[in-house]
Amino acid sequence: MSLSETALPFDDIRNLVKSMPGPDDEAVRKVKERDAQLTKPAGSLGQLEEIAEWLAAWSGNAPPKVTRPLVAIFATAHGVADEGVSAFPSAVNRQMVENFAAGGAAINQICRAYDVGLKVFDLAVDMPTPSITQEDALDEANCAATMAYGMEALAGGIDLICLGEMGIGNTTVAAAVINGLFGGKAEDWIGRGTGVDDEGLKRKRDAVEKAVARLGGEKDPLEVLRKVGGREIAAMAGLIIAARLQRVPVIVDGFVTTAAAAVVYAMDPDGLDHCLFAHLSAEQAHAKTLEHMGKEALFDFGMRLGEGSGAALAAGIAKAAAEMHSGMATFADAGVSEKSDDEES
Ligand SMILES: O=C(O)c1ccc[n+]([C@@H]2O[C@H](COP(=O)([O-])O)[C@@H](O)[C@H]2O)c1
Ligand SMILES: Cc1cc2nc[nH]c2cc1C
Repeated sequence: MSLSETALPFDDIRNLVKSMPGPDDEAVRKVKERDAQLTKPAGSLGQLEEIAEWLAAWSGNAPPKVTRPLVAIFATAHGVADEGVSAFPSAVNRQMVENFAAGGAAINQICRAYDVGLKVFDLAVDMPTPSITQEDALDEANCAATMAYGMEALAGGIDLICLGEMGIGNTTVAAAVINGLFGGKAEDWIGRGTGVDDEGLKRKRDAVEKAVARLGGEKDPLEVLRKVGGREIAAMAGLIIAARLQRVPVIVDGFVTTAAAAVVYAMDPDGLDHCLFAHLSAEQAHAKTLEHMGKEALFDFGMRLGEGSGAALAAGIAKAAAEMHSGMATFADAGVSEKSDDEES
């Protein structure tokens, strides 16, 4: 998937979004048919049955399989982080990239526990984008190129992709993107991120207000993304689009990854049908963002870590859902008695 040299980069991305396929209805039909024969009372696996159908719908595989799941962590730095909007300094970005490589982060342990792959993409982690309160984060060519770079995470036969990110200050950037796309007030979309105090929260509100004011009412999703977003959000938005085109189901993590999803949603309200929202982040604005898009998270563990941690937990659930659907015996195979006739309604 290369960007053509003649068209404007954003036009290429708009064309990709227009060509995104719908679900594979035949695969879903096959999954429902097989599910009805498995050795369990009908409906007894609840939402896990829906997850098996969702995997089939967006991969085209019936029975669905999850053999090469991957957590892609996009790490970058934000100029706005120097404006007192995070509880941590930007130096943590590089330090955490090293921690991921050494296997010492939370995400490493979840990926090991569930046998999920992990790749970290360094998006100029030592070169922050300009502060969104002062300047556009990216120009069009850079934003489109970063989106294209995000698409590369699917290389190598990945069959389930989990979004992850690392970027001090990015809950402020995510809030600005969502505020730019969905409107409302800055304070509707901010939260405590890594744990800012009340003063820090006020600085976040001011930063988001300034950034959104700079948009001057611009509503085009890609323009909002490049002006008040950041590299990880751009890369993840590109990845969501590429995954749909390449028939790879996507698991979204928390608030920051949801900001990338919101960009795609604003381009096409059906554009997130291949995405599962893993968990409800403790970041205050996540619930409101999901509600705005009509999405519901699978679980709420009070997590607010990022780095794809909630998405990786959900990948474990998705793997189990696929294994149950494909590996369980049917009533006929196992010689288990089916529901008695006199119980049928
Ligand atoms: O995505 C979330 O739900 C989330 C909520 C709170 C914090 N984070 C992570 O914490 C960092 C951003 O927090 P902050 O306070 O620096 O804006 C970044 O590295 C994210 O991965 C992520
Ligand atoms: C230590 C630390 C780990 C993280 N992982 C994702 N975001 C993070 C932010 C901090 C501060």
